[in-house]
Amino acid sequence: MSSSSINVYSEIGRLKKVLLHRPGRELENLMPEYLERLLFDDIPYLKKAQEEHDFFADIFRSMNIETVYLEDLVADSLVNEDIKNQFIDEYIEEADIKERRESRILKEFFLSFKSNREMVVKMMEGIRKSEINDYRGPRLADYLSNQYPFIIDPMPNLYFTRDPFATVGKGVTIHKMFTVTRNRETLFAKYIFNCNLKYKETKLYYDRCEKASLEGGDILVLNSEVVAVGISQRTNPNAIEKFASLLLTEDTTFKKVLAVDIPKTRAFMHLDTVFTMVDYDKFTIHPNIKSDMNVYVLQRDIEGKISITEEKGTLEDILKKELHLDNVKLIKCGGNSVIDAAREQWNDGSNTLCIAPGEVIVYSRNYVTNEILQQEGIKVHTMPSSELSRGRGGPRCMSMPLIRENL
Ligand SMILES: NC(=[NH2+])NCCC[C@H](N)C(=O)O
Repeated sequence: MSSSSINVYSEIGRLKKVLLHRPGRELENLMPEYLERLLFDDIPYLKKAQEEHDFFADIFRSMNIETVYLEDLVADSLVNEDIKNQFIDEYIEEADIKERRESRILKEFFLSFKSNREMVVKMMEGIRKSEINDYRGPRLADYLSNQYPFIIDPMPNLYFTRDPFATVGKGVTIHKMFTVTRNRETLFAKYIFNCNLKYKETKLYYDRCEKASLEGGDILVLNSEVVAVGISQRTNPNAIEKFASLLLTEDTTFKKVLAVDIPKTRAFMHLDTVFTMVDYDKFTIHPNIKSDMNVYVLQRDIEGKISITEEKGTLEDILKKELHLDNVKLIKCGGNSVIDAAREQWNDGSNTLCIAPGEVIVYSRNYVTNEILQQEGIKVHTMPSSELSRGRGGPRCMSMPLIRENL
């Protein structure tokens, strides 16, 4: 069954099935005091964010691309009472609930939901102190408990389904995330890929129990032999080596991992914030990145060990060589203006989602970049983005391809 559940051998092959998360009340649990820790720069207006997200989902549907939603996949993964119990226990523990009394109250609370789906949605939203009566116990510490308004923090970044796990070939990487807040999200992936009848046979090329962080925004499947991974603020070189050693085996078509060194700052967060593939030989790029990209090639040597070589040359030359292309076009986000580039980059102008060779979904607000894409012959579908963009992620970050047609 697994053979048809996941199939992703490129960034550009016609998309057939995609995983989304429609932002929910977790966004209404954002407060200015805690934005930085929760990786947001502002508080999106939920109603509008949902409308924008529905517009995004409608583009897929209008093109016969099947959409599945994270909460449904997770709910379907809780196939028996034991698994459901274990899932709730792990969720509570990872939400940093230490006291036995509190865990017990929370467990009862979660078990009281009518459906698994409603329970999972609540887990995503977080729990306010005002939502559970008698949560405060008789102990001195409970009287002194601080003003912090949540029992369990919200998970506002869930609508960026690109990051907590990633599909590569017929397998997946489940991630150890760079931040505590996002690490909680990967529990959902654990249950999908361990327990969901449709996905539980999927091969794993990385797991959440690893120490070194790896995030999906850094992983780009360039073709059926080459995967690029950003060495970024979020993804550690040791993680890339481990991933390469699990991926580059005779059981897969993959031969090389290109580790691409990008600046370690929030504006450059992931490789897909500065570089995406939009056609066989066309890529978007943040203009500031070109000169400082060091690329290292990981592959098996004749003895079967992973060897590492530094690639010399411009990014164009490296891509031509590694992808066997005669020409490579790098399309600059924001064109030649430093101001437009910086502004549109900040709003994920380079973060395009390719749904077929030469066809992308982009945020309408990045009109300078979008026009350039069109001039380069790319078919552009725009979506509204006033609210969604406040989470600092674009169409690629908001989607996880499950099935793409092979090229
Ligand atoms: N693949 C991406 N570029 N994802 C963007 C994620 C944005 C999210 N607020 C974070 O900081 O994690």
